[in-house]
Amino acid sequence: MARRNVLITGCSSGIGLALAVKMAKDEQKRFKVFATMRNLAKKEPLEEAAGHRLGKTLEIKQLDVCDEQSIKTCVNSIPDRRIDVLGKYRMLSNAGMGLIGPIECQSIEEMKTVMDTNFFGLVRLLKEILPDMKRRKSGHIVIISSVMGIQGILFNDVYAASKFAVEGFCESLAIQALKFKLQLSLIEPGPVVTEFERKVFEDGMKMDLSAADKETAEMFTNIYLKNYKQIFQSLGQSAEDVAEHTVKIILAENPPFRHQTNTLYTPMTTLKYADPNGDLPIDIFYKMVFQHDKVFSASLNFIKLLRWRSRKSFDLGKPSQ
Ligand SMILES: NC(=O)C1=CN([C@@H]2O[C@H](COP(=O)(O)OP(=O)(O)OC[C@H]3O[C@@H](n4cnc5c(N)ncnc54)[C@H](OP(=O)(O)O)[C@@H]3O)[C@@H](O)[C@H]2O)C=CC1
Ligand SMILES: CC1=C(/C=C/C(C)=C/C=C/C(C)=C/C=O)C(C)(C)CCC1
Repeated sequence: MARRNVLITGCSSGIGLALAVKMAKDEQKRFKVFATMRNLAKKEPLEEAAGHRLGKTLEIKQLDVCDEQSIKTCVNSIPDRRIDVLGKYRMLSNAGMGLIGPIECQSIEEMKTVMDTNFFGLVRLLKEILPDMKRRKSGHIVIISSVMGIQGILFNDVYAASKFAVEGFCESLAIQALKFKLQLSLIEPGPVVTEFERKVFEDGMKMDLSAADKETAEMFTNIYLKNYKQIFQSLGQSAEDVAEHTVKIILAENPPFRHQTNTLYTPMTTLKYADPNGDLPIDIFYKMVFQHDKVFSASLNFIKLLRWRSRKSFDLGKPSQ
């Protein structure tokens, strides 16, 4: 089988790094990974994780999704833009950033950066790559979206909007893409323990809340930030876990348009489809946060304990090395 070229964005850490390494280490050597990042000064962790695959099944390249020229230069540097006849061109749009807090305390500039990275970053990539894929009538575009592309969460207004934009854009494009035999897949993780989680939390802690009223500022600090770590500890997945799900989708003969990676989170997203009026998920989130916060917190602790115990029994069951 011809080696399948994969271009991945945002590989300096987290899901992008885990994906690049997993695909480069594929035992059947099915992938040639072009792992990209905006700042090559951050390439060391990826180089280390890739080990001897570096320069063989994995190449590192510069690509900033907010810079059209850098996308063009990167794609042009791939031999023949990899438009070979046997392989299938694959692109993984992963680069992204978060933003939390009351909108009164965020500048329009900050919000635009989130939209520019998470939404227009994908649009720029596709403007460059889609014509090649259409000409070849072959390609699979995999996008790391989020459960927040389906349902908004308290104090994630702009981030959720950026992922909703991604989902709406892809839903529209998927219809046209089908005519060219191209596939699109949205990967929708729940919370994942990566740099994203750390950066978002740190920015939230440092946020100047003086532009918000007292009640909003307290809600953000005493409810959102206070429970943030616990949510990620109880419900969070690892980047490697998300990478495993993503590779399955990449290799699927008939990849689905949407794939959620976290079964602990699906009851929440299912609420959206259960009520055409859209009130159900809002009511449930409201009750969970403002009325049943103790039950909610106890449930999270319980989930954490169950996951810890199942991991422990799995470790005990493993044959000794
Ligand atoms: N962590 C989570 O809970 C979840 C994350 N996601 C999504 O997963 C994706 C990956 O995030 P995750 O791995 O968690 O977080 P990380 O912060 O670990 O990784 C984000 C990556 O995106 C890169 N990036 C940011 N801006 C640009 C840009 N302009 N051009 C190129 N690369 C850029 C970062 O580079 P740099 O190091 O230079 O900043 C980094 O490599 C994102 O799209 C995020 O929205 C979805 C659901 C949950
Ligand atoms: C902290 C917190 C909540 C949930 C936060 C979640 C679930 C965050 C998920 C982040 C993701 C998925 C980011 C990437 O896309 C609730 C439930 C609103 C209650 C109040 C405190």
